[in-house]
Amino acid sequence: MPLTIRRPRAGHPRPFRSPEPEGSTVAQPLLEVEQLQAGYAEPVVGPISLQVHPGEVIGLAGPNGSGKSTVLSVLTGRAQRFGGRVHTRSGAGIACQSQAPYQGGELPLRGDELLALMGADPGILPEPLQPLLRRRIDRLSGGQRQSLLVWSVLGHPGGLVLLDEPTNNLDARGRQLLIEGLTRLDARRGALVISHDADFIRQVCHRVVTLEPGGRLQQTEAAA
Ligand SMILES: Nc1ncnc2c1ncn2[C@@H]1O[C@H](COP(=O)(O)OP(=O)(O)OP(=O)(O)O)[C@@H](O)[C@H]1O
Repeated sequence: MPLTIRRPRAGHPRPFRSPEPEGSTVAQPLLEVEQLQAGYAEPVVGPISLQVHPGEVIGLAGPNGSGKSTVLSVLTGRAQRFGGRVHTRSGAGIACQSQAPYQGGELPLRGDELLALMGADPGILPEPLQPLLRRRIDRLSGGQRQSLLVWSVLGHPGGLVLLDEPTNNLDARGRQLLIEGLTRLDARRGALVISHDADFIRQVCHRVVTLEPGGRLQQTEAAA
């Protein structure tokens, strides 16, 4: 089946912020996925192609089971690449939030300890969430834990940010804080964001890549 790739529409509400100084060549992508086929014992997604440049937030949408998390899992080594090519910019570093969040484990950390382990500045956490820094992760509510984990990933120094359903369990305030955080993402960084929340995708993303059932790329378009 042919793939339809549409150019972004004009007038998108999220202006692209180029991190490159004037006169420089076009920025190398932080992530380049070309005709990727990926899965576990056998392929479950692809072939799909997408790019994330510095200054861009790219959405990855599609129905349950279409292979969105599998695309991210190739980058973290939890899924296999059966074909195509995945290239991350040398030295960029990857900050990844998976869909199954860290619950606290055997030796539960406090919020500030988690951020320290992630190399994240605690100041990244918006003021209303600062009290979470002094709380044990295993004693947080689902939404509080999700907020802390997502913000620890935003505070991680990696240039490529991968977020899998970051708004899960978040209330309206937590969701809005995250929208603001992603909108302010450092222009040298880029993000690939999986979400079923179409309004969130529309607000934070420059483009959205939509997988169809069965995992083929359906379309790439501006997120407005
Ligand atoms: N560890 C695994 N081993 C084998 N198959 C898997 C594994 N993880 C996922 N799958 C299968 O791969 C397919 C794609 O799953 P994936 O989690 O990537 O979809 P998704 O689009 O992220 O779905 P959702 O929206 O429900 O999170 C599904 O058929 C799923 O059953």
